[in-house]
Amino acid sequence: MADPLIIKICGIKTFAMLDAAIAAGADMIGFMHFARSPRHVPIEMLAELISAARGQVESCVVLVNPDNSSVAEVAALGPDWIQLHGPETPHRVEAIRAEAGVEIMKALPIGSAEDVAQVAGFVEVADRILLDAKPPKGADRPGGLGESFDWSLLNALDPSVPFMLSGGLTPDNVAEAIRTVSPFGIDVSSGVERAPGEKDKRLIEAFIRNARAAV
Ligand SMILES: O=C(O)c1ccccc1N[C@@H]1O[C@H](COP(=O)(O)O)[C@@H](O)[C@H]1O
Repeated sequence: MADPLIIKICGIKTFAMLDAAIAAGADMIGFMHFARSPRHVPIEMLAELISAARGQVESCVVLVNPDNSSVAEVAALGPDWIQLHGPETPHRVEAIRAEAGVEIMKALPIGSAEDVAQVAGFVEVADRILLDAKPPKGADRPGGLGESFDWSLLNALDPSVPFMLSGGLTPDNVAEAIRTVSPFGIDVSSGVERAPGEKDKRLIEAFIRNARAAV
């Protein structure tokens, strides 16, 4: 039997939405720790949310090009994963993985064939690869913009490389994305919100229902 699809709901900020995502069947919850994000969670609340998630669902803290002290501060809270969503090089990902002592998911922006070619350099240094849309020039953050990318670019990806998919996924397009791209996991933020940073329980439920029905 094929492994079950991993579903990550990202950008959770409250206990109510954490509970809603767990009840709806999420496998991973993402917490943003990046001040420019409308989903930013300060460190004290991050500690509480990670504790609340423990034993129920995997937790993942999203950082953007963090320095060593930020990595250490977040790793000390005991998340299952740290997601690196900035311009970290393979060497830096490797160093953060060694420093943090938690599993590392590396997000890579995809907007061209050259971007797809970069993926191979991260396979050995990260525990998981997440392929996301490349943000437009001038964007104030590197993700969480609700933008999808041309999934056909992934036809050039080495088929032995397992990856999760994100970028503009919604309850309406998630089934098509899964059938087209065959990721082992999916990740959503904007597509389950009623406004930037405001998660919607019904959209989370619809997203997970539609994703599970597609495999
Ligand atoms: O959500 C954000 O604000 C964010 C900020 C900086 C880096 C990553 C961010 N979000 C991540 O982007 C992808 C896709 O999000 P969306 O579904 O297209 O809104 C996802 O991994 C989020 O965790």
